[in-house]
Amino acid sequence: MLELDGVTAAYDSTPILRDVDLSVEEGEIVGVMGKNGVGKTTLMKTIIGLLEPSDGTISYAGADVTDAPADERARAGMGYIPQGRDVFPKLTVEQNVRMGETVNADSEETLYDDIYGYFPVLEERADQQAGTLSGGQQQMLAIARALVSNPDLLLLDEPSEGIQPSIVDQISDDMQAINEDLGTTILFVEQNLGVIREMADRCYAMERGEIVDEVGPQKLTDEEAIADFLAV
Ligand SMILES: Nc1ncnc2c1ncn2[C@@H]1O[C@H](COP(=O)(O)OP(=O)(O)OP(=O)(O)O)[C@@H](O)[C@H]1O
Repeated sequence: MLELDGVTAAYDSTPILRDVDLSVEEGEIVGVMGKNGVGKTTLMKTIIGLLEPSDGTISYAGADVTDAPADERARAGMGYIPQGRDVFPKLTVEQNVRMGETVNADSEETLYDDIYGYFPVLEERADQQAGTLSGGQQQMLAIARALVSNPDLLLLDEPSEGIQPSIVDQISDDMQAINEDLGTTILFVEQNLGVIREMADRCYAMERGEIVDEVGPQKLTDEEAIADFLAV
């Protein structure tokens, strides 16, 4: 479904991603783990089209999207949940979710009624300003806003950041349920070992902008094998 081949990307002249090869099959949940500053967010931004690679190609659903703008990728079924959530704080929860419906205007199907099944707390707080929600609830709202347009691929940037552990577990479970029920493919970046283990079918390890290892399900349970890649 998604394939990066030799992707290199830079901010101005500072190279961040170096020759990244990565692939995600339809229906998978794939993680990318790495410590602070290794380039995880830059990878997400490059895949969604907010940063142009200086080299390499990105294919999505069989098409070369390397030069496609972000809005075109969104309409083609990529959903993005940025680090820090970026909900609209003065808008209500419902208005935030409705914003997501407009992203994939080509899709006739919206999941507005379904998302509250995953996140009932958002229905209870539909009329509340998003800025008054807890961090965990804002993360759920950001997921709901991306999910409502029924994306085929969800890109999720550090879902556990700044969220209390019990809610992190709940969000991991929700992402797995979404993957199973809706068939949504998920690529996420994380440095929280628990989330990686809980969610990922398999995982890439990133260091200094490079993919340095690929870790299958068995090795994911071997703490020593993956501790080097994480800030633990
Ligand atoms: N807009 C920018 N302009 C210049 N350099 C940037 C920009 N954004 C990030 N960087 C640099 O790129 C490198 C990778 O940052 P990135 O945010 O992708 O890492 P990360 O792995 O997501 O880290 P974190 O876990 O802290 O979010 C860092 O050295 C960072 O300082």
